[in-house]
Amino acid sequence: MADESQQETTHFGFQTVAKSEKADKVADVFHSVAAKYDLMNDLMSFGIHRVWKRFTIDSSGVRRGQRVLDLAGGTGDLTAKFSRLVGETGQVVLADINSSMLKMGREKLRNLGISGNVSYVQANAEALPFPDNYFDCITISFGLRNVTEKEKALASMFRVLKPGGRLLVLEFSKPLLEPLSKAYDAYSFHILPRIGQLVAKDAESYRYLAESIRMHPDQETLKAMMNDVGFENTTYFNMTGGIVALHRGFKF
Ligand SMILES: C[S@@+](CC[C@H](N)C(=O)[O-])C[C@H]1O[C@@H](n2cnc3c(N)ncnc32)[C@H](O)[C@@H]1O
Repeated sequence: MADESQQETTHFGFQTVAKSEKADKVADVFHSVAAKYDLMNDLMSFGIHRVWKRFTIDSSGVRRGQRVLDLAGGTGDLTAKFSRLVGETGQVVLADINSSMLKMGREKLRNLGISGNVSYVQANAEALPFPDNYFDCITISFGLRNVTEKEKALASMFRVLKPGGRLLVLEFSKPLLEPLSKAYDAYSFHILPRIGQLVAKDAESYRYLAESIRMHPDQETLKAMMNDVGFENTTYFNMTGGIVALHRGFKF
């Protein structure tokens, strides 16, 4: 008989936690940082996250009239750009598990005058509440790292993509050069939590950010995970020396 005390575990940053606990811990992080999320992104990345996101949009091949899912879309940076690309005849769904992040996203996009072709859905990437073969393109930007069952989430994305559709995963990855890796470690573990404390009054969440990046699969591992659930022609593009990578795979 299975020993019920031996629960399945996973990583929450460098901590080992029961799988059933991770989503709540991630939720606490994003409820805490939601109000300062955009400001912190600009500060922490020196604005470079805008370039990574621009490259993602340019690699998406999204055209007028298409249906796009911005999964773990948070405060909606990608949704805003896709909304303009797909036009009035297209549709963008911003889906996120976290009500605070969704609220910030909805308010920001409304203030930018973006409405009409955007809808907001609270959903877990592991069990997407959409029909099979529904979206032309799915993006998940800096979101997959936080998901407990990444394979389950990738399979769920595969299911809701149309044949011919593509998934783009923008995520922190493994720096290519050792000196860059050392400088990056020093920055992430010593400076980031201090900026988090000063600006968002929350060092812990930014410590989690640094730790979760180190625990995330590297470029080749993530590519293999995408292929395992059925994606084809999977490639990745390193940016900023591999600090970030954009993976793209197709459903045929
Ligand atoms: C770092 S933010 C990224 C937001 C936005 N995509 C961006 O690039 O700025 C990560 C987002 O993933 C969401 N998230 C975490 N786990 C999730 C899950 N299982 N399903 C859907 N969204 C999730 C969080 O709520 C948060 O809004």
